[in-house]
Amino acid sequence: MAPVSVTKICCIGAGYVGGPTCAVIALKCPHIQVTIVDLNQARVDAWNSPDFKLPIYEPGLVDVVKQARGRNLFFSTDVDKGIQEADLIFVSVNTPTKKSGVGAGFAADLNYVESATRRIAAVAQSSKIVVEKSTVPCRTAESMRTILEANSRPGTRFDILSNPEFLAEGTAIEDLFKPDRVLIGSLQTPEGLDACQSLAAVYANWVPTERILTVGLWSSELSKLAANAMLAQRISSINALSAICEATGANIDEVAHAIGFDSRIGPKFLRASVGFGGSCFQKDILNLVYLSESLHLPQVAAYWRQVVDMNEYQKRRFSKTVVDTLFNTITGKHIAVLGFAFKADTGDTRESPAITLVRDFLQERAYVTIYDPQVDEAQIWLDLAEALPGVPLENIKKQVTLAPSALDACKNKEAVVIATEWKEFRDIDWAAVYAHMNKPAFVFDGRLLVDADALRKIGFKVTTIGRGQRA
Ligand SMILES: NC(=O)c1ccc[n+]([C@@H]2O[C@H](COP(=O)([O-])OP(=O)(O)OC[C@H]3O[C@@H](n4cnc5c(N)ncnc54)[C@H](O)[C@@H]3O)[C@@H](O)[C@H]2O)c1
Ligand SMILES: O=c1ccn([C@@H]2O[C@H](COP(=O)(O)OP(=O)(O)O[C@H]3O[C@H](CO)[C@@H](O)[C@H](O)[C@H]3O)[C@@H](O)[C@H]2O)c(=O)[nH]1
Repeated sequence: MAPVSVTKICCIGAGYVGGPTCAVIALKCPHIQVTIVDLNQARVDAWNSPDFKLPIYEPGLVDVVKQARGRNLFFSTDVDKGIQEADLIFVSVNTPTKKSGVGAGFAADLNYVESATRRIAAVAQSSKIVVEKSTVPCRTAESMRTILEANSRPGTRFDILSNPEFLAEGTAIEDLFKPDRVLIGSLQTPEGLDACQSLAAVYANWVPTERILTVGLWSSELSKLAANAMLAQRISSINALSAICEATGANIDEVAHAIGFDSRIGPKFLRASVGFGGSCFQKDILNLVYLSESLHLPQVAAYWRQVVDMNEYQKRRFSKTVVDTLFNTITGKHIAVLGFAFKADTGDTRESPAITLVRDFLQERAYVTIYDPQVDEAQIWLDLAEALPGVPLENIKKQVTLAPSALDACKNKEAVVIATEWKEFRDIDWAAVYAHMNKPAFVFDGRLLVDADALRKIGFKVTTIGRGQRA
């Protein structure tokens, strides 16, 4: 068999990865028909909405969808038809951390991957290249292959590839247009290598060939977990140093700048923060921890686990700083929380540190007002209800209000906590905010966002992560 020329792609899963990734493939490859399918009717309807009110917010995404939708990009709930028509199928479904059973709290829940694979096996009538796009534990492709091969019809075959996605939310379109690398893992058999070439040819429509890396299946799967673990480790390292800065009077910005000048370290991903969030880092490290333990490598497991432990410590440390600074009690006090998304330029709140902070403030019986420019109100209530199990939502709503703007959120409050690095928070009229706040007015910058000296000149008492009082 020679590499097939791919003409029809189906993507199972119209989420943060499947949607943008396959929309960009459709844009860059007008000769390929791309159909993104999902079981979630509301999500598919939003992707198809006439006014382009897409289910996810991502800068540049609407433009991509506007150009390709209806031309060679389609969204549908007809999963079976999508599978049957395609010669290449991306499996881009969610792989959350297991909540119960063996490996609960650590292992990836592969139920969605398995269901999608079983559906392909049940309905495919011709040969398919099946591409693992979801982030999965090492050797998941083997399970997929076993399921597919056990169900293949005479004359049809399934080739499995691993093609993990490295886009970051908020810059997804930029990342997809100019990826650092595209990684494709395959079996090193003639058929596996042919399938690999078929997928590489799709990306070669816009990605320079030297950036398309081809490796073995298991290396590809592990590289995805490894990349996220190393990135998260950098943040936990800088956050650990931020605690030392606060205690000594060193300044974490200056430290990051100084160490980032070493070309072996580099300047990126060294921004101290209230802690990393997002759907991937914690989940993927815990997955690596679970894998290490399963392989009887307890020291390796403990090493990676510490990255997550440090992140939890950083969030707790920040909440405690707020309480300590507000004269050791926030009971009955009014706090504005600016930002609820896990990072700027996304409406995604999965594992957002803001959720932990608000939960901590509510448990201290403070009143909290939240403003975020992109997060849906319904999502905020869902997240808070989940963070405070057993507390009825109507009780949460007695302590929490949602504001239509940053200035509104800050009015008549004792403190402002910056939880997400939205640019608009840097640019708000801080003098106007000060005029409307109760005095003394406190600002807690969990994202190294605002000019602390300028705010102090206005009259604020400012606490910044990673800066001691003597900095
Ligand atoms: N979010 C990111 O930035 C990012 C980046 C790289 C990799 N990843 C990985 O990509 C995968 C997907 O993540 P996501 O953020 O897009 O998740 P998501 O929850 O946004 O989307 C997954 C979608 O799959 C659908 N789905 C689940 N099972 C299905 C089935 N059997 N048939 C049809 N549709 C089904 C769900 O309804 C959902 O809409 C995960 O493994 C994640 O770790 C995510
Ligand atoms: O210097 C930094 C950089 C990031 N963060 C925080 O780290 C989290 C994750 O940020 P980022 O990595 O930019 O966003 P994600 O969308 O989670 O992307 C990560 O996770 C994806 C899912 O696996 C991968 O594809 C990406 O390559 C990887 O960067 C966010 O809370 C950020 O605020 C910091 O605190 N300091």
